[in-house]
Amino acid sequence: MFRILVSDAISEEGLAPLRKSEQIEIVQKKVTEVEDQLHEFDALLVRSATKVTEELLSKMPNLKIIGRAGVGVDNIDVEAATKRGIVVINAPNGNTISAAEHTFAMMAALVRHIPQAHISVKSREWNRSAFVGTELQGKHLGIIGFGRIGSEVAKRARAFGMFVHVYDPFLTKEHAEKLGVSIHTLDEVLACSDIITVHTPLTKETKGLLGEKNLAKTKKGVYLINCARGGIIDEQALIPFLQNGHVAGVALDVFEQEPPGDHPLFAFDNVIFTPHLGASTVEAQLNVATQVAEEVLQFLEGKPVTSSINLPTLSKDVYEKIQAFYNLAKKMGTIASQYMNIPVQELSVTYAGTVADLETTYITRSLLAGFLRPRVASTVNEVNAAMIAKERGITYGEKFSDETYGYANCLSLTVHGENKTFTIKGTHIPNYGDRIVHFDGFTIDFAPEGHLLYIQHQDRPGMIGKVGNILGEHQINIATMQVGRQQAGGKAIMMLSLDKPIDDALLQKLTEIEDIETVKRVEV
Ligand SMILES: NC(=O)c1ccc[n+]([C@@H]2O[C@H](COP(=O)([O-])OP(=O)(O)OC[C@H]3O[C@@H](n4cnc5c(N)ncnc54)[C@H](O)[C@@H]3O)[C@@H](O)[C@H]2O)c1
Ligand SMILES: O=C(O)[C@H](O)COP(=O)(O)O
Repeated sequence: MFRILVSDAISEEGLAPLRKSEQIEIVQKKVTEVEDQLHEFDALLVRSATKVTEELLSKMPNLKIIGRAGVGVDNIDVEAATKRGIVVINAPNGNTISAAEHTFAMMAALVRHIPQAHISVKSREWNRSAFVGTELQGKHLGIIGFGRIGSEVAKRARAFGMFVHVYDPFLTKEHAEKLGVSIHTLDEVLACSDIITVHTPLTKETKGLLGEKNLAKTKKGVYLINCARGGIIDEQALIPFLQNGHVAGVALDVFEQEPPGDHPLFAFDNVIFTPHLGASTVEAQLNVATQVAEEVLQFLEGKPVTSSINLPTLSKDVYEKIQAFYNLAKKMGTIASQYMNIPVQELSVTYAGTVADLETTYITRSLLAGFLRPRVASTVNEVNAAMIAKERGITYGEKFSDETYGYANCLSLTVHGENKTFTIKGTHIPNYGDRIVHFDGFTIDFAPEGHLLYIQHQDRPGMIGKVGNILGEHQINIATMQVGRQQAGGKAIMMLSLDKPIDDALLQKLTEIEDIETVKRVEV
C-alpha cells in the first residue's frame, strides 16, 4: 500500500488515475496538518504553495517521488531530493497555453487600464477621459525567455500586429528562425521595447534580471509584465521608476513573497495584480494533475517516469525497449559490487549489439545504482547514483563495441579496484531471460538471480561432490549449478544458486575444503 500526500489544491478529476488503484491511499491535507504522519508518505503532490525544503524532506524518510502539478520547481529543493534518491517530476507543458493567455490578458488590461476602469465604474464614476489607453498593434514587444510560454506569447502578439523581439541566451539562431523571431541582446530588447514580458525560470542568473541597472536601459514609458516568477523583476527597484514615470505600468501575477502581504507597489494605480493565476484554468489544472498523477502511478508500479527533473527523460517506447537491459545492468552491478568487496575507483560499461543502439544513459545509471546499493546505507537509485559515486570517488564511463561474443547483445562491466580488476559480461535473451556469460576470466552461463554462491578452486575430481555434501549436511538445497574452467587441471569455478542463503560459519567451512581458493556469497 502506498500513501500519497496531496498538499496543494490539485484538480480532483486529474487525480482519478491514482484513485482507481487499490494500492494507493490519497491524503489531501496541508503539510502542517499531518506533521505526525509525514514519515509514512511514499509520494508528495504539490503546486507552488508547498515549500519542499530539506527540513521537510528529512521528516519524510519514506518519500520516493515528488510530483509538481505545474512547471516551476523553485519551491522544491531538488538538490536535497536528489541526494535522498527522491525522483522529482513536473508537468512541463500542461499549463503553457493558460500562462500565455494570462500574460496576454494582463497585457491588454495594462495598456487599456481595465482593472482601474472597472473599480471606477463600480464606484459609480463615469470617467472616460481618465482611462485612455494605447493600442497593441504596431508596438514592440520584448520577450525575455523564449521557451514554451514565451513562444506562445509571441504567436499571439504577432496576431495582434505587434513586432516581437526576443532575448534568450540558450536559443539557437536556427530554432529562433523556425519560430519566426530574431534574437537580440538583452540590451537591445530593453532599449527597443514598448512592453517587456519575462518568461524565464527563477534562477541565480534571472533573479533581479530587471533590476535598477537594466530598468534604466528601458524606453521611457515602458510597460512591464511578470507572469513567470516573483523576483525576476526586482519589486523594490521598480518604485523610483514608477514614481518618476519612466515605467508606465506594471502587471504582476507573481511575487517575491507569496502571498505578498502589504506590498509597497499597492500604492501605485498603474500597477495591476493577480494572485498567481497564470495556470489557474480548468483546462490547465486538469492537464497538469493528470500528467503528474499518471507519472506517479507509473513510478509506484515500478516503471521509470518519462518526465523527470532529476533523471534522464524516457518515453514509454524507449522504456519498453530498455527495460530488460535496465534490469540486467542492475543485477550485474549488484553482483560485481559484492564480488569485488574492496574499494574501487572506476567502472567501465561496454555496450555491444542491439543494446548499443538504445538509450544507454539510463541503463548505466541502473548499473551504477545496483553497484552502489550493497555499499551504502542510504537509499541509492538511478536518481542519486551518479552523485553518490562522485562523493565516493568512483568514476564511470560508457563504451560501445561490435564484439558480442556470439550473442545478439552483450553488456560488459569492468571494475577497477586497488590491485584487482574484475570483468563480468551478461546478455538478455528474449523469452528466456538474463544470463551471465563471462565471470572474472571464466566463460560460464548462469542466471543472475537469488542466493548465489561463487567458488573458485583447482580443477580436481570430486570437488563438486565435496561442496554438495557440506551443503546437504546443512540442509541447503542447490537449485542450479554451473561450472567453468580455464584449462583441465587448472583454475575452475562453480556458480551455485541455492534455495536459501548460507551463513558465515558455513562459508568458512567451504573455504577450508582442500583446493578451494575462494568462496563468495552473492545476493541478487
Ligand atoms: N504564472 C503562472 O502561473 C505560471 C504558469 C506556468 C509557468 N510559469 C513560469 O513561467 C516560466 C517559464 O515557463 P516555460 O514553461 O515557458 O519554461 P521553459 O523552460 O519552456 O522556458 C524558459 C526559457 O527561459 C530561458 N532562459 C533561461 N535562463 C535565461 C536567462 N538568464 N535569460 C533569458 N532567458 C533564459 C530558457 O532558455 C528557456 O527557453 C517558469 O518560471 C514557470 O514557472 C508561471
Ligand atoms: O510554474 C507553474 O506551473 C505556475 O507558476 C503555476 O503554479 P501553481 O501550480 O501554483 O498555480
